[in-house]
Amino acid sequence: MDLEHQTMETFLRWAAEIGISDSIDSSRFRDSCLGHSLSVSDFPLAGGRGLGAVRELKKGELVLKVPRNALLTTDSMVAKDQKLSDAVNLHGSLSSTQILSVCLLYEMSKGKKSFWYPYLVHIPRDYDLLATFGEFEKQALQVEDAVWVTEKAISKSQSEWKEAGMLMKELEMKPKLQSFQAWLWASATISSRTLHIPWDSAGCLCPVGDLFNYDAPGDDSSNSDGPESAMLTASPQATSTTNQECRNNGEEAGRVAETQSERLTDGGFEEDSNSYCLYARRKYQLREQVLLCYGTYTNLELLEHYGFMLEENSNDKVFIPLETSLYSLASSWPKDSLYIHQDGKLSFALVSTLRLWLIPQSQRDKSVMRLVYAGSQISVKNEILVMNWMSKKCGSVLRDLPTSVSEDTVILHNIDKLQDPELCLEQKEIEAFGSEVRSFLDANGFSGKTVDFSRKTNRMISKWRLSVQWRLRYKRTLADCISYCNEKRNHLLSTQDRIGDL
Ligand SMILES: C[S@@+](CC[C@H](N)C(=O)[O-])C[C@H]1O[C@@H](n2cnc3c(N)ncnc32)[C@H](O)[C@@H]1O
Repeated sequence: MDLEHQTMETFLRWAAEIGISDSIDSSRFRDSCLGHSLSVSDFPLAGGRGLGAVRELKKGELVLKVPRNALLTTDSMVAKDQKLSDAVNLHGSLSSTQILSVCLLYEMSKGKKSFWYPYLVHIPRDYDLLATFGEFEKQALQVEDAVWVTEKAISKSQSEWKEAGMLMKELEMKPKLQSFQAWLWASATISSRTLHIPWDSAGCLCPVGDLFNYDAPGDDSSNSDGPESAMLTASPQATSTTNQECRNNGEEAGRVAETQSERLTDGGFEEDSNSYCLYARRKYQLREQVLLCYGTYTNLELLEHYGFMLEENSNDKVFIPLETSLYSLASSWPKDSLYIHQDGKLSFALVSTLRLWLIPQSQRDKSVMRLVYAGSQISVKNEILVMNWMSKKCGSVLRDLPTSVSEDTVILHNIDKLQDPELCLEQKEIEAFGSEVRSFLDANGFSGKTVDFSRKTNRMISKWRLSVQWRLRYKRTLADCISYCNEKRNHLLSTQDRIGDL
């Protein structure tokens, strides 16, 4: 048995001892907290390490219960350590997330002496969140908005780290744990692994509960097995599944309503049992991966907060730069509602604004405005203009980006070859991959040298891959938008001709 496997067994035994269980009757299982409903498995194509069903699970079934004393929160860490408590109390100006990051690093510094040691050793050592991207990976995103979001994430991490510096110093933590690298690790752990709790906006780290991988909210009705309302009454205190959902304040009302119903299906902290309770959000077959909905995220948001993205993400939104006069005309809709869906269709607000923008001002009377706000076409002529304009716009955005869809597809393929340990490529072969690969080698000091595939290099390659994957998905959406608009325009032209023939 390898070391990883052994420590995982120790972790699951420790979890059972402190009352974590995937069974209603937790006293029955002493050797592991799992085995009745779930088991830890590897899902290489959907999040890596995760939790699989060990039997058929019904929608709404309780699959994991984690008592409050097992949760890693600022309160629970501070309660076990007077020095930490005294120091934290002197830094009320720090945000709750900054405090939780310091507490987590402080807890790490205790090593085996920490109550949560069996859990802490299983937290990943590396993350791919945008804040951890280097200059090369950031530029590889290509799209200005995405580069800007990455810059913002990096500078936010830096300033939060500097602000927390004094507290870490007072706690006399080892220099390594006070470093920016350690801070990035702690804040990425919190961003990607915490669950929402009602008493601390920073959330909690939930041993075993943080092994669930992500499923985007969607239509699960096909897998429905039992009334959803049963869930709503079973967990009345379940206000939110993950802490990250709280970031989505101010989103469209429909989206919030949708997310709320998802939250209630997944679970939350329940006062009655003083535990975090997680429920199957749909029916699962034996060995299927059991997933949790962390919230409604675009691919860029998933990258920013979790360090991964989904090829198929019905919540993805593609933003393109639009004319200033269009934005001012769209004042009744927020700027972030003007986007393209992943399948290439225009958002309601975008198509409505374009309809209005492309009609002469003198014709924008009450009846036209009524049609626009109802989401209806103003006229065939106007609709053809909208589709033509959008198709041309997407075409020009695509042309202005440094690489095309087909070039990115090749680059992605080459990165996969680079990452394949079986291939053992020679330097010359690697350089033949193309200019972006050569730039990557240059940027990382490998030009002319043998590439050493150390952990650090592999991490950089993974982040670079994510950037290419993200921009490729972005470009594919624009290409789909062009097809959608052209098709719609051609259809309208043909109906116009037919009307003309009559
Ligand atoms: C709460 S953890 C889930 C467990 C995690 N796989 C582990 O090994 O600890 C969240 C992280 O898992 C990964 N992840 C979750 N869902 C994923 C998915 N659908 N595709 C790819 N990665 C995913 C991401 O790295 C994310 O930051």
